[in-house]
Amino acid sequence: MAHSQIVTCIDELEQHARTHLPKNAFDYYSSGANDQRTLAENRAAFYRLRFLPRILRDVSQVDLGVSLLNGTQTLASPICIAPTAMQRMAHPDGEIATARAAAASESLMILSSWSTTSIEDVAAANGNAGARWFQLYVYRDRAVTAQLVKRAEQSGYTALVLTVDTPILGRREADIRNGFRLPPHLRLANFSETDSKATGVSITDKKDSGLAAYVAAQIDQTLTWKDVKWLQSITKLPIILKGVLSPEDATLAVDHGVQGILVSNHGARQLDGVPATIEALPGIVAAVGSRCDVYLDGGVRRGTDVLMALALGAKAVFVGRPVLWGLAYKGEEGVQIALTLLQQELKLAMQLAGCSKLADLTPSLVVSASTYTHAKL
Ligand SMILES: Cc1cc2nc3c(=O)[nH]c(=O)nc-3n(C[C@H](O)[C@H](O)[C@H](O)COP(=O)(O)O)c2cc1C
Ligand SMILES: CCCCC(=O)C(=O)O
Repeated sequence: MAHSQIVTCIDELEQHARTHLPKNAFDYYSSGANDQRTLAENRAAFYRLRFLPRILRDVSQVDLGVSLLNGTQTLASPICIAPTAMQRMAHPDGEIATARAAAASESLMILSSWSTTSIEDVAAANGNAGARWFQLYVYRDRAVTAQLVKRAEQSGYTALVLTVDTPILGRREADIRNGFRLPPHLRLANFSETDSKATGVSITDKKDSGLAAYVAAQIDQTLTWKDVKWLQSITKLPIILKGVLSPEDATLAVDHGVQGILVSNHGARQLDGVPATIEALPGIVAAVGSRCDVYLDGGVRRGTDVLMALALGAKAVFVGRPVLWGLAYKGEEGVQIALTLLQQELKLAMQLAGCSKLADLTPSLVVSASTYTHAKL
């Protein structure tokens, strides 16, 4: 795809990234775990659903506006940016470009703990108009963890997204083959050299996958529900648990007073064989009811995917790789292209489905394809 050409869908951005990014980076961004069964399922499960559109409803005006976390976070659209590590491998501007594009698109950005730009610099790029949450990995060293929380609070991040599906890194075989490590000109910008070397393993060390070794050394595998309480004791920010797939855990999350649940399988990069997130969503929505927000990420590549997730009860959806592909295409402008494409596709899908606002979306808009395959004619 030439730079002057019009980008018509997210998959085109991915194709561009595949042919333009260094293999080490593209493989890291695109991979799932093991046989990548869940990676395929995250897309395939959307394909197994069908819309039952309603007709003869006035769809001349469409409002994509949404408010999250009990009305404390209002957004122009429910399409938001999932945290992805090390964005400067995709474009020299990395997280700065993402933060600017998010603000320009009135979207919400979650910044990864593992950004290649600091918490403070991303906040400055996102600006007063921007909406930003901070994704937290809990380090064995709780002083390091508490410091991240404090810096996020001081820099105007309005929620903490605690990732709970990564006590250890999933098995990503391309990274093992490539001996993946962060290119030497980049660093995990939120940590000092001393922090990241504290246990003798750095992400740039020459191991099979530098990343897996670093996670094993640094991330706290003892994490339990009591640590959610610990986090609540050191911050007043709302907490969203990211990586929930079981309805039982969703209930526990609500019982522990979290304000949001992000139904996620980490872009199929952790435990291979877990369900697609769109399959896991209804059970979690049923367990949680209106007691806290439920969001979804994983395999969202089309406005129609967004519409399905919202109809099945997600308040907002997050995209990971589409933002990386946008970055790789044209930095800030590329991320805006990705977000705008999804927003326009969502608006169009809503009009064609007979919906003019998000409150019109109900589960009756979506049915399983098997309803038709097995129908007695
Ligand atoms: C390259 C890459 C890096 C990621 N880094 C993080 C991270 O640092 N923290 C985190 O909580 N999730 C991380 N994730 C998971 C995403 O937040 C999100 O769950 C996932 O990408 C959504 O699926 P999608 O890429 O199909 O949209 C990462 C995902 C990818 C692809
Ligand atoms: C602790 C893992 C950080 C990066 C990440 O989440 C991923 O590569 O999926």
